[in-house]
Order: sequence, then structure tokens, then C-alpha cells
Amino acid sequence: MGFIMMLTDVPTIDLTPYRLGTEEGKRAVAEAVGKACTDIGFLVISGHGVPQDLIERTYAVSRRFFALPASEKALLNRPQSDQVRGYSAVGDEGLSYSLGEVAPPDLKESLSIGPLNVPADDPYYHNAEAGPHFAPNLWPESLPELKTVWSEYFAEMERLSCDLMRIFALALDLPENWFDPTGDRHISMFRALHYPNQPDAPLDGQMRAGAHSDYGALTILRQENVPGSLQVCNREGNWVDVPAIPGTFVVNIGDLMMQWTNDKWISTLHRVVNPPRDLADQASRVSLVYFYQPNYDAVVSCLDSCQSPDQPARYPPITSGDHLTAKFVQQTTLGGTKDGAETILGETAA
Ligand SMILES: O=C(O)CCC(=O)C(=O)O
Ligand SMILES: [Fe+2]
Repeated sequence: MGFIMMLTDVPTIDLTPYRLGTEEGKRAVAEAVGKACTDIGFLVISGHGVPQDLIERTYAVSRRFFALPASEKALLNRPQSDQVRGYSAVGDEGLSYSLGEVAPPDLKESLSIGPLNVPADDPYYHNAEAGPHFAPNLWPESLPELKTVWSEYFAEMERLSCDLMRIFALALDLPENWFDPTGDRHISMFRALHYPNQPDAPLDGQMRAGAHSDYGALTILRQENVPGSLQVCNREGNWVDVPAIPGTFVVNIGDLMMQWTNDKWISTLHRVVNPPRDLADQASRVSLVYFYQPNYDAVVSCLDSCQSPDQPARYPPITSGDHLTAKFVQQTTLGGTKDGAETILGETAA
């Protein structure tokens, strides 16, 4: 076997050969994806099958939501700290808190939803173990199109994450449908993020989104190419920009997938940096992020194919739901120099 260079930049991979369905095409895509997940934990995908028009409508309606008056957005505030659905204003969260860091909160606001069409009378979705994972979604009454368009986008993300998990299965030498039963009642989250213009300089250590890794199995991101964007930390320890190519998505693996693969694949640190000061008043950015999270009761144990005598299982089994809840509570409760962000917001509004 020849020496294969490790990727230090995020590769772009066309999924078309997988979607056409030939054995050869599927293998080739799985191999490229496996290498990206091993080397850098991030990839950019084209040929994903999500209609461009839907992506654009989702983006446009999300921008309109963030332009609503603060009082209207606040009607959708998350009702409790362990619940992921609803609105978070600028200053409510710091992604680097999940790493135990104390830093000023992130300069972003967000709206999140979870699975739709949750059966009302099936106890699986409403028992104690289900916790807040299937709590009702909160929708803006003054912007009814948001519910329609987001529902359509969410369904496409469900389809695409299922395709990606099948590609992952092939890349890990498992049968193609191996992960299917772990995701048929998934607890994924879709979130739109708005990083406002920054008329005043951020505080020391304050970013649009502090360095973090994602929690779930995989993330599908539609990012916007404006100043102050996404960077990932490669295995050499260098922060590199993730290319924002129109029509593509950024895909990255999260902590749960890293654990599932016994650290063979990496859940990479990433962050959203501030725009340069001279462009900071024309740098508003909206991201659309789908965090794929398997069924709450799916047990994640290090895969046999990722273990060997000198690499025994590094993690005890854990359910997807317990893993997520632990991470989320950490993110919203540690840190807490909230005053700083409020000052910035106050100055922005003045
Ligand atoms: O907005 C982005 O480009 C990335 C956001 C992100 O990493 C996250 O919300 O986990
Ligand atoms: Fe992230």
C-alpha cells in the first residue's frame, strides 16, 4: 500500500455516484468519506439531492424571523434549560462552555426545532425516558410560512442524514443499512443561527461561536460566505477556513460518532470567528444547521470493526439521549459572563 497523505484541508465530495446506486460508485464515495472523517472530521458535499430552491426559501424565511422585533422572538424563548426547542437571544449560550471554558457568551441568536409529526398517543415519545426530546415545537405566529418551509427542509435533512449514515456504514465495513434501526425515531435538531453585525468590538475572547465540537452523530450545515465565518482545527493544530461553495453543505461528525468509532473518526473543534473590524457592519450571517441525533434509546458501543488488541474499547456504552442531555445542560449552564453580551447588545441597539 502506498503512502497516503493526511488531509489538512476540508475536501469536497460529490455524492452523485452513491445516489446513482452502483456498487462501484457507492464504494468510491464511502472510501472518500471515510478518509475525510478519519483525517479531519469535516467534508463539503455536493450532489446531495436537496433542491436548491428549498435551501434558498429556508434561508430567506429564517432571515425574516431574525428581523422580527425582539419582543416577538422572545415569545418563543426556550421554556427550560434542558429543552432544545425554541429561541435563544444573543448572550444566552456559549459553545465553548461544553469544554469547561469560561468565556463571554457567543455573539449569535438562534431558533431551533425538533422532530415533527410526533404521534400523540404513542408512549415511546412521551414517557419519562423521552424527557424533553419530543417537547412541542414553538412556531412564530406572525410568520406562518416558517413552519411550512422548515417542515419541508427538516424532511429533506432526515433523508440526507439517513443517506450519510448509510455511507458511513459502508465506510466502516458494516452492511449499508446497519445504522437504520438506530435512527428511525431520531431526536435531531434543526437550528437557524444569526450572527449579527458587530458595530462595537467584541470582548476579549468573545466570538460568533466559540471553539467546540458537535455532540451528535453528524451535522449538516448550510453556511453563508460572509466575513467572519467557519474555521476548523486540523490534526496539525492549524485553524483552516471551511470553503463556502454555493449549493453545497458542510458535513461534520460529532462526539457521538467519534465514540461509536472508538476515536477512529474525529469530532473536530471548530468555531465561527468575528468579522474584521472594517467589515463588521456588513457581515451579518445566517447558518442553517441540522444536528442528526439517533433514537434516545439507541445504545452507542464502540464498533467491533474499530477495535483491535492494542485499541480496545475506550468508552462504556451510553444511550444517545443520555449523551445529548449531558452535553446540552453543560453548554447552557457553565460560563456565564452574560453581562458582557448584554452591554454589547445595548450598544448595538442604541
Ligand atoms: O454557523 C456555523 O457556520 C457553524 C455553527 C456551529 O458550529 C454550531 O452551531 O454547532
Ligand atoms: Fe458546531
